Parts: sequence; C-alpha cells; structure tokens
Amino acid sequence: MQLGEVLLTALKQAGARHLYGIPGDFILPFFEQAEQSSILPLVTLSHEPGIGFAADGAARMSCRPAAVAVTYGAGALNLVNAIAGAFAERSPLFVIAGCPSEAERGSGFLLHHQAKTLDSQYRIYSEITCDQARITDADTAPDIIARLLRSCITYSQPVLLELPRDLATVPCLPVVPLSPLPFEPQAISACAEEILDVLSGANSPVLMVDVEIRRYDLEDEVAALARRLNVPVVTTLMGRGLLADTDVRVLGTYLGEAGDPELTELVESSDALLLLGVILSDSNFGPSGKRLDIRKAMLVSNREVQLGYHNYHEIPMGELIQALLERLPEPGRIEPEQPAASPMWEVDDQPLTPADIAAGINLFIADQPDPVPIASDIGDCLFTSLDIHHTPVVAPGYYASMGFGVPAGIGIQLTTGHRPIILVGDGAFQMTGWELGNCQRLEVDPIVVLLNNRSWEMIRVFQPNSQCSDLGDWHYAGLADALGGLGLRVSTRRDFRAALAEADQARGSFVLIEVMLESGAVSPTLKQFAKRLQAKRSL
Ligand SMILES: Cc1ncc(Cc2csc(CCOP(=O)(O)OP(=O)(O)O)c2C)c(N)n1
Ligand SMILES: [Mg+2]
Repeated sequence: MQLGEVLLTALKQAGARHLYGIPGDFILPFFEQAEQSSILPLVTLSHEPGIGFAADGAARMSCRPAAVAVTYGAGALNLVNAIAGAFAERSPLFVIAGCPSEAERGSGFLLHHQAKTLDSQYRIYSEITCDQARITDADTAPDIIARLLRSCITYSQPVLLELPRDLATVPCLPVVPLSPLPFEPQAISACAEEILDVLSGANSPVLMVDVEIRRYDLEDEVAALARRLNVPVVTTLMGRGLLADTDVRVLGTYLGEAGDPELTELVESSDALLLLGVILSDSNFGPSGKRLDIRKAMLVSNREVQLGYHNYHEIPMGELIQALLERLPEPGRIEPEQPAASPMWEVDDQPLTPADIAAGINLFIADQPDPVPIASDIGDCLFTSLDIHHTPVVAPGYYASMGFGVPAGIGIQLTTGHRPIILVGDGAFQMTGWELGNCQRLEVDPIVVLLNNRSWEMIRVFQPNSQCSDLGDWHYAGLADALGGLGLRVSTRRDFRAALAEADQARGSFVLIEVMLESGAVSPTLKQFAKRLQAKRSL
C-alpha cells in the first residue's frame, strides 16, 4: 500500500468514520488517495474552522477519533482555533497537515503558505496538540502513526501529523497499533479502595461527572457505578446531557450561584465530592458561591487522581471505574424513573423567550422515536440548552469559541445518522452558519434554531452600554432557500410549536427556524452566571 492509504486504514481501524478536510497543493496527493481509495468517506465544507468544528462534533458524539486533513500554512493555521478548542475540551482529533518536501525545504526560496519559518506550523500546533510528528520517510512512518494514534486516544486530545506532499504515495508497510500505555494494577486497587473509604465514611457524598466520561466512552460504566454507590449525581456545565441515555437519575447541572440553590448547596456542602472526568475550569466552577475545597474532593481526570494532599499517577479512568465496580455490591432493582411529564406549554401568541425555546424543544424531543442530539454554540443558546432534558448535548462550554454549533451539528448527523437540533445565536451564525449550504450535498438535514436578538447579547450582559454589540436584523430565514433549506421566522410560542412540527415533516433538507427574541430577552441562567462572574472579578 501507499503511505497515505496506510494512514487512512489505520485511522479507520482506530474508529474514525470520515476524513474531514479542505485540500491545497501541499496535501493534494493525500486527498486524491482518500477520494480514490474510499477507505474513509471524504467530507469537505467551506472553511477550515467549519471542518474542525464538524470533526470535533463527530468525535465528541461518537467517542472515537476524527480525522482532519488540511493544506500547509493557510489551511492548517485557519484551523487552529477549532483545534485549540478540541485540545482544551479533550476531543480526539487527528490532524494531517501538508508540508513542503525535503527538496522544497532546501530550495532556498520562501515557500507559499509559509509563515515566519518553514517550521512555524509545527511550532504553533505544538501548543494545541498532545503529540506531534513530521513524516520523513516510509520506514519510520508506521511507528509514528501508531504513536500519534495512541496519544490521541489515550489523552483524548488532538495530535498533529505533518505529511510532506512527496511522501503520501511512497510504498509503506501497514501500521501495527501500539498496546495501551502501561499502568500499575496495584495503584489502581489502592486508589479505588481509598476512594471507597472516603465515600463510605462521608455524610453527604456526591458524584459529579464531566466530559471525560464520554470522551473515554464510559457513560454506561459510570451509570453502573452511580447505581452501586447510590449517591446523588450531578453534571458540570460542560457535562450537560451526560448519562442521558442511561437510567441514572441526574439531579441537574451544577452552576454555583447561577443554578438551582438546593443542588448548589448539596454540592458545595458535600464532604466527599467525587469528580469523575471533570475539567476544573472557570466555566464549570466560576459561579461557585463558596470556593470548593478541592482537598475535600476526589478529582479523577487526565489519567491522574487527586485525593486530599496526594496524587495517583497514570490511572486510566476506565480501569479505576472497573476496580470500583468490583468492590461494590450489585444494586437492588431500581425502579426506572418515570419520564418527567412534559411541561404543559401554553401554545399562545406570547412573544418567545429563551425558556420557551427549551420547553418547545423538550416537547418535540418527547415525541420523537429516535434520539435527538443537540449541538449548541456559545451565547445564550448554551444556557438555553441547560433546560433541555435528557438528550446528549455537545457544546464548547469551556473553550467557548463561537462558530461551533452549525458545523458540529453537521458532523454529529454524519457520524450518528440522527437528525440533530442545532442551537445558535445570530452572532455565531454569522461566523459559520453558511456551512448549511453544504447540507444538501452531504445529505444531512439538521433543524437549526437560531436565536435572533440582533445582538451579541452575551457581550451586552457583561457590558450593558456596549454599542458594538448591535448586529442589525439580517432576516436569516430568508437566506435558507438560497442555501438549499427551509426557513421559518417565528416570534410567538404558537408559531414556534408549528415550526417544529413543520420541520419534523420536512426531511431531506435543513430547516432554519429563526426565533425573533425581544431586545434584552436573555435566560435567567445567563443573567445569574454573568452577575456571579462579575462579582468574583470585582473582588
Ligand atoms: C470566536 C469567538 N469570538 C468572540 C467571542 C466572544 C463572545 C462570546 S459570546 C459573544 C456574542 C455571541 O452572540 P450571539 O448572537 O451568537 O449569541 P447571544 O449572545 O445569545 O446573542 C461573543 C462575541 C467568542 N466566544 N468566540
Ligand atoms: Mg445574538
């Protein structure tokens, strides 16, 4: 096989389902191989940020690595922000960036697409990937690819492979996958027993879960652990929607003083907080009323366990959860929780609020036979998604880059086959919403709920007299037809309900429901969140 085909085969064997990318001359031989070999279906969008967010959405929802291929310099550097978000939020993306051949490097010319030096791309990516390598010959290529795949999967973070344009087509031996990184079984046992000691001696233990339990595809195991521990379960902001496909009763999302007071008190007064897969970020803990005493918590994250004043190293979360389960009795029969009665929703001519959007979507999801995954962008749509019950949600709640929602929704439908609902504000839609123009060609048909408040409202919440936040009214629903979809502009609860029903029947093309919000209409959670964060910053 040729090196490019060996790489595609190894990516497929590691779980990648598509190759996302935008070509350029430095990566063109590899693109040709991808097209001709069909080892991985090639997905192109219109702009590298879109490609990165789509691959990220696919990786997060499938719990498998996603592959992204771009050209040298202009392509790879255009992709940087999406990869930085994947790095921060622990999403396993395998980035293949074209680069000059040895002969071109020695030409003495400044090469097109080069930044400061020929190695600038590599150095920039070293800041947003957990491992990097440049292929220099076919002999070492299989081991390099095997190492990068193991790093990508082990740490659930992006890696960079630089592929010189002249090497994609050289003959190459297959990749032999590396065995998982070693760990110490005794350390796993000691750690599990210490955690169980702390939990059994506690008065108010609480289990908090976050994105890593999905990244390592451990939601079912965590659900079994929650049943056996029989302790209250909450998620972080980023972990919203976790365990939705299990029978575990999740009490809700911890939002500190911006959230439910009882849940906040339960978490902040706990004397044994087990943080499984939790990222200690300001978005997850910023609005905390009193500073969480992390020494009273047990943090399991990134192959480390922090317990009181000591740490365990190289503790794979899956191995630890298995060790805990082995030491806990099977639970008694648990009555499956009756699904919460869908809130009665007045279908009237009242103007829509963000809370109405969540209520309408909850009712829509309750009527659907298939799962309805949610992709949310940043803005008040993220806080609106917190009120959407029991469905998997993918959102950049920590790195918080705008533009994630629409492309991520496209990637989610490509990888799961389920029609997603995409929540996006008008500002973020202006950045990457145009990728909807690719839906017909890609045969995906997401339902997009666009919160049009004609403003960067989240900016205005933090800076009320902001003039620059005014965006004007772009009439987004009117653009849908030109992009190959159906556009519906709504402003009342009755209209929104009818639009969702119409969208449900309109398969085969995206449906853009443009929700007109009154100026200043924001979710109570965003208001509280901003107030809390500002109060802390002014200390
Ligand atoms: C790539 C990037 N550039 C700027 C920013 C900073 C920001 C965070 S939220 C926001 C306004 C979002 O406006 P939108 O209309 O989408 O939503 P809403 O607030 O509900 O009205 C900005 C500019 C971020 N997060 N990412
Ligand atoms: Mg807006």
